Amino acid sequence: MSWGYASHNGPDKWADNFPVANGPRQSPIDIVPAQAVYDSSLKPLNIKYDPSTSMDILNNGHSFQVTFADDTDSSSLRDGPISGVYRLKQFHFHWGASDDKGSEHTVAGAKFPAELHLVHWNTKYPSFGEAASKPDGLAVVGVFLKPGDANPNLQKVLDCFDSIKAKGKQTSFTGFDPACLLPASLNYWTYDGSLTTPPLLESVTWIVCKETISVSPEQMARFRSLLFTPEGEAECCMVDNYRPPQPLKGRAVRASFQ
Ligand SMILES: NS(=O)(=O)c1ccc(Cc2ccc([N+](=O)[O-])cc2)cc1
Ligand SMILES: [Zn+2]
Repeated sequence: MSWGYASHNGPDKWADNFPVANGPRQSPIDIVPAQAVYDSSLKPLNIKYDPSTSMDILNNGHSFQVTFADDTDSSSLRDGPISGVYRLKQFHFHWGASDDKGSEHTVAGAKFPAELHLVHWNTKYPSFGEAASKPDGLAVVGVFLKPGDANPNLQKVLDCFDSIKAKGKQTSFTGFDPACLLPASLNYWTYDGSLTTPPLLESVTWIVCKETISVSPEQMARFRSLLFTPEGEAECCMVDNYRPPQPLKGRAVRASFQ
C-alpha cells in the first residue's frame, strides 16, 4: 500500500510506515506571528535562479513538480537562515478542493488555497538524496497563494497541464525562471522541520514567506483538473494533497522582520 491523501492512506496513517511522523521536528506547522521571535541576525534571502536549468514538469501522483538541473550552483539559495550554498532541485505545490483549504503551513490558523515549495539541497553533501537525510540537508522556501487576480507567471506552468494530467505523465519545461513566482518582499519566518510527505525526513530548514502571491479562481480550477490516478484507471482529481499542521514541540519560529 503506498501513501497518499485518502482516508485509507493519508496523513493520519503515515506513522504506520514512517514512525518519524511523530518526531520532534515535523512539518508543516501553524505559524503564529505574535509568537515568532524577530532575529536581527537573520540575513535577507539571496536567491539566484538560472532559467536554463529548468528541465521538465512531472505529475508524480502526489503533486506536480518542475525539476531543475542541479549539477552546478547556477540556481541556488544562500544566506537567510542558512550557511553555505543550497541548489534548487524542484518546485511543487499543495492545494485544496476549495479555496478554504490547501496550504500546509497556516498563519494563526488561517489556511490558503495553495502553497508553493521551492526545494533546495545543501552542497556540503554530494547529492540531493544524501542531503535529504541530514539535519541541515534541505531548505524549502514556502510561498502562500491568495485568491485574487490571475497570476501570469503561474499561468505558464498551468498551460502545460494538459500534457501531465495523469500520474506518471511528464513533459519538457525549459527556460522557466521560478524567481517570477516569488513575492515582491522576501520577509520570512523560519524554523527547523521536515519533509511534509513521506519519508517525512527531519532535514528541512523551512523558510516561509510572509507575503503571498495571487492566484485566480480559474487558475485554482486548473490545479484541481490534475489527477492522482494514472491513465486507464478510474479518475481521481488531485485535490487536498496537503498535510495538516503538526505539533511545534517547543521549537522556536524566528522572523526576519519586525
Ligand atoms: N513538501 S516538501 O516537504 O517540500 C517535500 C519536498 C521534496 C520531497 C521529495 C523527496 C525528498 C526526499 C526523498 N527521500 O530522501 O527519499 C524522497 C522524496 C518531498 C516533500
Ligand atoms: Zn511540498
